[in-house]
Amino acid sequence: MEHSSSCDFNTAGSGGLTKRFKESAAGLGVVLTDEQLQNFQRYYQELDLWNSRFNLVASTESAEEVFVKHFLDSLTLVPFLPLPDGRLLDIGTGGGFPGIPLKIAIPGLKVTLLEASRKKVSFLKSLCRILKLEGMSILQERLESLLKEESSRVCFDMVVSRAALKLPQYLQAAGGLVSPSGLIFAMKGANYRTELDDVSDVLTDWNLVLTDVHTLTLPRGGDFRAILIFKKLQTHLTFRGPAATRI
Ligand SMILES: C[S@@+](CC[C@H](N)C(=O)[O-])C[C@H]1O[C@@H](n2cnc3c(N)ncnc32)[C@H](O)[C@@H]1O
Repeated sequence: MEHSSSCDFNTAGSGGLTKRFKESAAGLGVVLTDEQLQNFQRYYQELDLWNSRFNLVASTESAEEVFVKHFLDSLTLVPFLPLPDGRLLDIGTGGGFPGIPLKIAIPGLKVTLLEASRKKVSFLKSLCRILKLEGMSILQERLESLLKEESSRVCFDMVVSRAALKLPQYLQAAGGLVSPSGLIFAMKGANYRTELDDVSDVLTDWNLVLTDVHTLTLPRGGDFRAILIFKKLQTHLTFRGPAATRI
């Protein structure tokens, strides 16, 4: 991670990183207030401070790259989240992506961050205290053990994850954690069609359907992004004739 010397956060002129970030977010349909922008600046400063020890983002990334590849990329989900006060789970959040930018942008979300690494969880807890983010739950746990807990079953309205699991494994896990009618978001790159080839069994197992694919290119020469949205269908009780059959 390149350090803050290249990061002119407070520059009011057209070159200011904050201004460019605000404009790029608005281009995605995400309008950020000054307070939210300050939270992103503070988030960057904390990443910069902790990164050398905890490996939260690539050490070669400039401030601009962190704002585009991590903050903006996370915000690409905002227009598609249906419930501003819903329960959202981020699996394998690492340095908080995409869960923390989503929480900053939509403060009413009830966000659960799942992360196996104790070091990364201590960063996340410190960050949430500093940013005064409320309604956060940070679990230092492996996904495999969360899946064994009855209380975590079907209790999230939205499940998100970036760069933590392959698509079939992600859907297998998220299918058991998302509520009926809930949504699962996968953030994928240019090879998303190939990854979709391997998911038909898991879609059937969990009653999931792929409802939307949104593609975009991140600003300033950023990466291609495909946002895949899966919906868990409601299971209905169907009664057929006098000898009622439950399906
Ligand atoms: C490549 S990083 C991605 C982090 C973040 N989502 C991002 O996009 O920058 C993957 C993260 O998932 C975590 N992880 C991997 N497998 C996991 C599991 N089974 N349960 C919980 N966390 C896991 C790792 O500790 C790591 O922090």
